[in-house]
This record gives sequence, structure tokens and C-alpha cells, in this order.
Amino acid sequence: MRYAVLVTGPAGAGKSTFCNGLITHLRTSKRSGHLVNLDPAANSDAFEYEPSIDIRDLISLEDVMGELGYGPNGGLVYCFEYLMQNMDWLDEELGGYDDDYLIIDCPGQIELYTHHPFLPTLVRHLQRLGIRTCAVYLIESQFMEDKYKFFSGVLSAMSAMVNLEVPWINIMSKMDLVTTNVEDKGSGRNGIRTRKDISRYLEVDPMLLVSAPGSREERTERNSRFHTLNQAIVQLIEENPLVRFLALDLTDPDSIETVLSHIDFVMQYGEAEEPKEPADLDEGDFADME
Ligand SMILES: Nc1nc2c(ncn2[C@@H]2O[C@H](COP(=O)(O)OP(=O)(O)OP(=O)(O)O)[C@@H](O)[C@H]2O)c(=O)[nH]1
Ligand SMILES: [Mg+2]
Repeated sequence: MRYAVLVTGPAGAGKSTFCNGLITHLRTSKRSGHLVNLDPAANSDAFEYEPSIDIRDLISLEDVMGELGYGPNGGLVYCFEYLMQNMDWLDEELGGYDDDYLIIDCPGQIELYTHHPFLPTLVRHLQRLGIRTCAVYLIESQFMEDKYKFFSGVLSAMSAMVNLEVPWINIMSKMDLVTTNVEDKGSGRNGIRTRKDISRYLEVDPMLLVSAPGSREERTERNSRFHTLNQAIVQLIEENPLVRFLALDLTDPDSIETVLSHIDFVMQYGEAEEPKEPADLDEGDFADME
């Protein structure tokens, strides 16, 4: 059984860094993980591990921009269209793996997750090849500093989730940048937050939107201007209680282990081994009969 983890999320969320961290963790746990780079604009210096499969071997954004005159975003779309037309290339590249986790590093252009058909097509293709696939969606912990930014991140995660229809895990990355107030009291001044405060973001408490920060005047104005929209968002999130984030602190091995165990769980990792035995037996039976 092969497994694929699509690592998605907005630009700079820490996708590539997470891919590196996850592969390191898999390898120190004596499991195998391979990097698949799907970002045609990736800078090679960013990879701690040489990608085992690399879209840049098929097509590079640099060539598309240079030779066809595309800008970076149109060029990305062109690269993915090209990949979709050359899926046999990917099939061949995917051929040599067994019982492995393929960690797929995706580009950060948000429109890739919200309205292009490429990733859903890719996922269906992987599933047809018998590869179990899940997606993780990263937003960075700095999003918690601004409620509106945070909820736009939540909505982008939900939109991508609806678009992809695979087992899904939301991750709050770069938690090492968040200082927790150990005493667990006081306000979130100077970036110091209480655990309770953080958990309202990780478990996504939509009521955060209702109590906007600032003076009373500001609050009243915001509330009247955005009241209807906010109410709709609050309701949307209340009706989808599955929107929650796993905290990821790459400096803490326990945190990576927790994220990995969630990935293993949604992938039903290891459960593929069960049907293997009867299949082997059947083959043996046939061999006897011949
Ligand atoms: N402190 C901290 N910084 C991080 C962490 N993960 C990533 N960064 C930094 O955030 C920046 C972006 O990280 P990347 O891993 O390249 O993010 P990305 O999502 O792959 O970015 P794009 O591919 O451009 O969309 C880099 O400067 C990283 O060093 C983290 O866990 N903690
Ligand atoms: Mg990246």
C-alpha cells in the first residue's frame, strides 16, 4: 500500500518546512518517507531532502515564464495543465514505491485550492492508482494575531476541504513563535497568550468574531457593518464543528508525532497489511493446483 500526504496551505505557511520535518521524523522512526515536489517554482535550496519526484523534472516555471512569456501565477496554471496532460509521467515516477509515505509539497497559490480542478483531478488519479491519500492544510500561528485574518484562513481551509474531498487535517504551524503565558491568566499582550485563548483558535470558537477588538465605537461600527456577514460565518462554522487545528511546533518531536499519528489515523495506516495474507494464500493455492 502506498500513502500520499498532500501538504497544502497559503503562501509561506511553512509547507516545505513541515515536509522536511515530517520526513526526518518518519526516518528517525524507522519508517520511510519520500518528498514529492509539486511546486514548479520551488527553490532547490529550500529542500533538506532531494525530492524523489519533482515536477520540475517535467516542466519548470522558469522555462514557462521565459519561453512562453507567462507571469508567475499564469505560469503555475500552465505547469499544472501540462502535468494533467502528462499524467503517465507521474505514473511512471510513482511506480517504485511500496509501503511508503509520499509527502507531496504543494505550491502556495491559494487559487490552486479554491477553484482550479488540478488537485481534485490529481487526488482522483492517485486514488485510482490505489494510493491512499489525505491532505493537511497549514495556516501559520501569526494568523491568530488578527481575528479577521484568522477567519479568512479558516474559510480558505474550509473551501479547500470542500474542493478536495479527502481525509483532511488542519494544522496551525509555527507554534514555536507563540509564547504561552504559563500562569494561564492575563490578556494577550506582547504576543503572550493564555492556553485558553489559544484553544479558542485551535478549536475555532466562532464567537471570537462577535467580540471584535478595539474601542466600543469601533466595535459598534464594525458590528453594524459586518454584522450580517459575521453572523453567516459564525453559523457556517458552528454547523461545521470539524473545523479545528492541530498545533504544530517543529521544535518539539512530540508535536510532530501527534500530527503524524493523526495522519496515520485518517489514512488507516498499517491496516492495509491485513488483507495481504489471504491474498498471498490464494496465490499459493493456485500454485499448488497448477
Ligand atoms: N519559526 C518558524 N518558522 C518557520 C516554521 N516553518 C516555516 N518557517 C519559516 O517560514 C518561512 C516560509 O516557510 P516555507 O516552509 O518555505 O513555507 P511554504 O508554505 O513552503 O511557502 P511557499 O512554498 O512559498 O508557499 C520560512 O522563512 C521558514 O523558515 C516554523 O515551524 N517555525
Ligand atoms: Mg514551499
